[in-house]
Amino acid sequence: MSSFEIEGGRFLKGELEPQGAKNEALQVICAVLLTNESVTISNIPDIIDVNSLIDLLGCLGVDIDRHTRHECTFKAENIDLTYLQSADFKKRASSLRGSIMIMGPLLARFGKAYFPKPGGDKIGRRRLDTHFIGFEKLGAKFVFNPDEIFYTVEAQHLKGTYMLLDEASVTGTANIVMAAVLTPGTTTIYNAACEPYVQQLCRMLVSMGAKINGIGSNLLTIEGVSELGGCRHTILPDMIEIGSFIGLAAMTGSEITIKNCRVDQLGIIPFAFSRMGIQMDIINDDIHIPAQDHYEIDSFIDGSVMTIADAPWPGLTPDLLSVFLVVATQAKGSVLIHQKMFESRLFFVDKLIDMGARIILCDPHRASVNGLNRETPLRAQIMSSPDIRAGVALLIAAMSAQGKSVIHNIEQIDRGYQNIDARLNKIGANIRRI
Ligand SMILES: CC(=O)N[C@H]1[C@@H](OP(=O)(O)OP(=O)(O)OC[C@H]2O[C@@H](n3ccc(=O)[nH]c3=O)[C@H](O)[C@@H]2O)O[C@H](CO)[C@@H](O)[C@@H]1O
Ligand SMILES: C=C(OP(=O)(O)O)C(=O)O
Repeated sequence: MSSFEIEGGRFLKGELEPQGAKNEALQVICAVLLTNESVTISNIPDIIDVNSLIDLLGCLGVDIDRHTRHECTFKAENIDLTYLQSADFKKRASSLRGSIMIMGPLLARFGKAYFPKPGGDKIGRRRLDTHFIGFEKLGAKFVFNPDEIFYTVEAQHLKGTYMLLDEASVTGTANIVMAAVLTPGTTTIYNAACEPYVQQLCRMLVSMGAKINGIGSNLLTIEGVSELGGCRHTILPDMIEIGSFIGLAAMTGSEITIKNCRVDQLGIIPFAFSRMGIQMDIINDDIHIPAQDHYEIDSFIDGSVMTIADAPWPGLTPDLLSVFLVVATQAKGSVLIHQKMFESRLFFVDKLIDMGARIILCDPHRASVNGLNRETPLRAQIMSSPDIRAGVALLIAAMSAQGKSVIHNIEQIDRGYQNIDARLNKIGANIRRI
């Protein structure tokens, strides 16, 4: 287990280039299984989860040519389906969540797919019903082995159909779309998730020859085709990393320019930060956050306390709420952070309370924050990262605090943030990996 030692209270100044989006990478890399032709993907983030998925595909027989850490050509010509029954597969696949999305492509192309309980953040119940109900609607037989927690889907023939998803699941939608593109007939998916990750996946599939209408909406119509070809695809900048950097700049009173953000793809994220009182200038495609002594949380028009809550896209992504929460601790004013989707993602506030933040955890989903308006800095602490986004929120808190903090279990942060210590040290941070 590695740790970060952070000397807080430093002013950062400079430019940060966001990495490619983790959650898009996991989708589009799984999609290479849909064709026996070459697929080249660029702007791949060099992070634990993505590297684990690439290694998993290699074990499955995909030919992988990693030209650089950020660009890779995949050729899924000789897939070894027997590997899916091996202990090694179970170990690798259960180390991350995104690998669940190999199921849709395998089902569509080979008529069968297997999967153990997926990994990922321990942030509350993370059900997979949407994925499997979708596969069943397409005609697959689903078997669950509760002793081993092992999922099987098999089908002689799939057939396009109408389905209304029970929830707009991001990875569920991606999995069903990937199965449907090679399924004969028309598949209509209503209540589909439409996060930029899903939109990007759909655009990539279209460039491989898939027929998909409604991209960007919650109603996708897919005409199955008999085969898909190769393509080149570039992953968008990671909107969660961009949001984390905005929060970091505000919390540490630093001046940071985040380069090449694809602002047109950030949805409501910049507006949500501006409601926290954070000043930002969008210059071409860069976001400049000037040094600001204070930021004051807006209230609603009727004067009532601001709520920042998550919702399926185009609502605010749940993956940024931990960052909003930490940013609120040094703002002027009050905010209710309402994490609707996950029930165990706010418990890390105990650590912020130990640091001197004024937070009341009302229940597992809601935290009320009274900002300190920088009158008292947070105190340095020794803590441990419970999940990827809480981890980065604690890193931001430690960078703003007086003194030396230590964060243990930083593998959680490395899961989704590429070389974060070196990149932040370059603009003035003092983070040591120990
Ligand atoms: C690898 C990957 O891409 N992971 C992301 C993906 O996870 P993942 O695809 O696993 O998450 P889902 O979209 O399936 O669901 C997330 C949670 O939200 C709940 N839910 C979902 C939709 C809805 O309309 N109502 C509702 O309550 C679900 O019950 C679940 O608890 O999407 C999540 C939601 O954006 C993100 O936090 C994860 O970072
Ligand atoms: C919850 C997240 O990731 P995962 O779904 O991979 O656990 C996240 O990226 O915030």
